[in-house]
Amino acid sequence: MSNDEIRNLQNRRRNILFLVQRYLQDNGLFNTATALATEAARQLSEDFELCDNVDLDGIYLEYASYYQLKFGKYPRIVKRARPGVKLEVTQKLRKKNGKCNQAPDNNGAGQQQLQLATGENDTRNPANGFDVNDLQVVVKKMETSRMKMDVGAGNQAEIDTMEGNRGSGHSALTRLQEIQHGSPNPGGDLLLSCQEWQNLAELVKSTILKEQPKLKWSDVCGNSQAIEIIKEAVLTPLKYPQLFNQGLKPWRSVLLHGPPGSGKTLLAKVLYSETRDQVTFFNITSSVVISKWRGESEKLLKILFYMAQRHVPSIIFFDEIEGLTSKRDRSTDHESSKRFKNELLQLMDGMEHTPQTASVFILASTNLPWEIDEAFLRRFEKKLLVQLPNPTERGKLIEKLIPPNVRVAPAQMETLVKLSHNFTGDEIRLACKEIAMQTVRRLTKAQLKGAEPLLEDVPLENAFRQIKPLSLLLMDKHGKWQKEHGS
Ligand SMILES: Nc1ncnc2c1ncn2[C@@H]1O[C@H](COP(=O)(O)OP(=O)(O)OP(=O)(O)O)[C@@H](O)[C@H]1O
Repeated sequence: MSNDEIRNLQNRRRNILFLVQRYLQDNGLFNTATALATEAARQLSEDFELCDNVDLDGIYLEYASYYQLKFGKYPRIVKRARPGVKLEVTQKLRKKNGKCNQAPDNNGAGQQQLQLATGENDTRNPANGFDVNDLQVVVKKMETSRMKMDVGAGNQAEIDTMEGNRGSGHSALTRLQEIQHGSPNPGGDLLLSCQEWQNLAELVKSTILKEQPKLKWSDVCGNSQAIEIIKEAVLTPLKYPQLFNQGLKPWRSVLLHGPPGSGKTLLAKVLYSETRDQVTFFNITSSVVISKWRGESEKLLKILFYMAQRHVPSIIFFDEIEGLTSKRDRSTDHESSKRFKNELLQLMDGMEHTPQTASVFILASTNLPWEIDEAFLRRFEKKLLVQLPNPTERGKLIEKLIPPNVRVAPAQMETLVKLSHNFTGDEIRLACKEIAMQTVRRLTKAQLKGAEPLLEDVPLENAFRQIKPLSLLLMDKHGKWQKEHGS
């Protein structure tokens, strides 16, 4: 072995020990962590500490998702011990400690129970300050988790027995399967086998839209290009999967940009409404994924992408994505923000490996595309400017939004269309709402007086004149950005 190889090996050992020590601490196995620190004092030197952005759970999850992507199944990490192996391990441990005695266990399973004794009731080994009760706890925990992982092979009954759940039919794992699928999952799921991940999975699950809006593509005024691309990404693969059988992949990710109120969220809502029977829709805002807890935001992201893959075909909608993907700055970016962004980049890259037809589609919206880091921009296959409505589209929207009992003469409509030049869809909605409110006021007044309401002279034009379109300057900026970066 060369010196370099020896150094690499030593580094690897040291790193693994640090990871294990942190894992033990994070899981409340403090005595065992201390014992490890004592026993491996040379490797776990106090001059070093584990970096913030890494932990055993994360590594495990990453390995499992990599394996799943590569081989289409999760890795098998532990297997049922062969008869006698457990005894062998016990004897080795006993030999090493030199102070063990053996007693048959009393649970009727006929297995050897590890029992170390340094005195009548004293289980502490004075040689290394190691509380053997901890070891027993660890062994028991390992047994439980081994059996949990084997559940895919049909060992649910055994787990129920171990957890004292027989008859309840509701183990932690079953619960998790329900979280993910709404019904038991015969494949089991070892990735989410600890409570922490389950809690995060619950949070991610709460972002799945369940409402039943009745929006249609025709409710979106204009923006036919954006609609076409979104349909191509989500609906075409569902309708014509054969088109994507020979290596052609549908659009994976689209970024919508435009001034506030131009209809970006509306497009996402319509997409949800038009596909909700076939597709799972994760509605993500920064407040959901940004967590003040160390490392939790990245874990949430992992779970989000993981669950999106489990629910394919699925859509992840990132509203106001600039809040999550702002330009990276080595000097000012907080460590956790760097980690978060790197994680998101990696997860977006990982989507490339999913199968062609049943895939995860990412839709994102932003008012401030120029604030998004280039690395993220590159990962969006399509960057589309959500346009302001043209005169014909404005006319249609006004007609749709003005209360039906208000009559608008053709000449008046022409004036309203002119007045709404440079309005966003939302500004047109606001002007029409003003008209609707005035109508309501007149109707209630007339009712109080017992007179006929006078709706002919509702000041339609005033309602439009009151609105000062905010998008004028912004639209210019978006237009320029689209020319430089759009696709
Ligand atoms: N193109 C449009 N067609 C029909 N209605 C529209 C359109 N654009 C906007 N609206 C109306 O304006 C409302 C607000 O629009 P929406 O929330 O989609 O804008 P946005 O671009 O997502 O804004 P923000 O960036 O501030 O979130 C919509 O619910 C809809 O009533």
